Amino acid sequence: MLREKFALTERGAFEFKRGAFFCALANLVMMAPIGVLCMATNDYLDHLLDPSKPLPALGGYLAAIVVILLLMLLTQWLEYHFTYNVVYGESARKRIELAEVLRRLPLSFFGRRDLSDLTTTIMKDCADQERMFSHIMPLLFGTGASTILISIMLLLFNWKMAIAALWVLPIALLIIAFSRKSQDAKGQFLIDRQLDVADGLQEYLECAQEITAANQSETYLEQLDQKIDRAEKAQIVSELSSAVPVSAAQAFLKLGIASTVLVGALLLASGELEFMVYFCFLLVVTRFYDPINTVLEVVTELLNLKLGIKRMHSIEHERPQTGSMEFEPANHDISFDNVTFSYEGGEKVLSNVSFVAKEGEVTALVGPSGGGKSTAAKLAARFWDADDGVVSIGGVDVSTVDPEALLVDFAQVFQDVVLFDDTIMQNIRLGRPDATDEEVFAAARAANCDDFVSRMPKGYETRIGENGALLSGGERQRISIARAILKNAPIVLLDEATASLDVENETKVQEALSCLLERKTVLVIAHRMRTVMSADKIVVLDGGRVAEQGKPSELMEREDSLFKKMVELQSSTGRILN
Ligand SMILES: Nc1ncnc2c1ncn2[C@@H]1O[C@H](COP(=O)(O)OP(=O)(O)OP(=O)(O)O)[C@@H](O)[C@H]1O
Repeated sequence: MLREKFALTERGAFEFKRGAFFCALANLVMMAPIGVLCMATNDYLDHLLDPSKPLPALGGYLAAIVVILLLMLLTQWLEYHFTYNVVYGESARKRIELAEVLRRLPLSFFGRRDLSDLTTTIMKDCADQERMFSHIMPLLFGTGASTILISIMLLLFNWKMAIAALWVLPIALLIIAFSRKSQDAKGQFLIDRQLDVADGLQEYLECAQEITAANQSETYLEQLDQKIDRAEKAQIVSELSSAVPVSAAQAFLKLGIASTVLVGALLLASGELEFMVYFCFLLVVTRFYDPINTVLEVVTELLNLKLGIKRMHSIEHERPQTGSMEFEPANHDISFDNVTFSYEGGEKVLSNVSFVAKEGEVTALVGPSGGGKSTAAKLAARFWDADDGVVSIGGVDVSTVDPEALLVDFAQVFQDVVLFDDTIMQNIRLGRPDATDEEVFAAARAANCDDFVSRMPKGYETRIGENGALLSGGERQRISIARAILKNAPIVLLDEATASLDVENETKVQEALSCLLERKTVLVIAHRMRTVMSADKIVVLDGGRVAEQGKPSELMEREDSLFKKMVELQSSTGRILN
């Protein structure tokens, strides 16, 4: 329960309980000197009032004080160790746990949540949670437990004086409880404004070139300034909304000392209370409120933690894409059977799409922009699950297969090439991490990477910057093709694979691709009809429906063929070059 409520890892929850226990113990031991002091004073007063009574033995009290001091040191050390030292590491564990969850989520989730929001949860919320559970939560729980115990002891000792000291507690807690709703709302508002700033900054950094080229830097920075101002104001409002009730509650607690003094004096005057009991209560109230005051000071952070935990839960409670790790299809025919799909409950992007892409053949998906070609290719690799109908490979419904097991059989070259800020060698090797250097070189040669790599200062060991920023579009695409060649998977998805290449390079890469594609199931998405004329099968997707399918020659023979119209249109606009 604790684990779920505070989004802790299993180990984090265990260590937190241990930390809270030692914190309560340390608080209780802190009260022990007051007990010894009361007893010593009582014995001395007895001796002063009645000299016939013996002077109390100093040694015994000194020994008790020494033992208590040692106990205090020990419990303080244990509290420190089991909270500050041990709980650290929770953020690392939590980040790994969240990353594991993210790994299993469908891509639709990443479409819904923006990147800064996820980064903030994984970096900031996890760090805040760790800090709270190392510094504050054990203190809070420990103080709660020790306060309850001490309150019970006080009530048993003298209930009237106990009530005089304790009545302020529930009222202080009520003040905080009543202000919670408003604090929650202000805290959420602050987080939203901070996310706006993070989003704006990220967008500016990512699009700096485009913004400068459009001469929009000043306008953009002004907007960013406004976002920062709004976040600052939200911060002030949020802090005020928590500082006011916290200060009121703390001030209220001070009344407890006054009421103890007053009620004690009245009871003393009426002879209902012994002086020593009064004296002990006065000593207790000087210490009793200190931990509670400390807890009140950190109550705002507690509310922020609640918001952070809510965001972690929103990731953890997402439904992961699961499936069997065993994927042994009879062959690698990709079959779409009446598949209907929409992104996040939006409009239908694919409606009753049926076609088969056979193993050993090249199947080209063509059609007007927005027709659903990329979506269909991504459904085959289970980037998303179909709303209706079945996508299967070799007779196995892909929605029953674990995405990672499924993707072992896929090599992809998409329009948006993703490269890492690493060497060319490592970027290619991503296709098959256990490939030898020789295999990487061979794949690079086949994808026609050799010429540009040889011009690089460190050849294959050259780092290529974030997402290959130091390379041209064509070079980046060739690296991605080399990666696919190296992977040598039975199914190949090509989405405008040669779009960024000039004619000379395109011809060379087409040659490389043709050896990659031999005997594979190939699904090609292309806008340029020239690149798909040699395909075995054409599937024309228009408005999310299969408008027609067949061999290119068959479709070219039909009078009303959309494919034929597209070919003719591109010929007349000169886009078909040969
Ligand atoms: N991640 C997404 N979230 C929501 N809608 C999307 C997403 N990706 C694509 N779409 C929408 O789905 C429809 C089909 O897009 P898709 O990219 O599959 O078409 P396409 O035929 O490949 O287009 P193009 O030829 O222009 O690349 C479009 O209307 C597009 O706006």
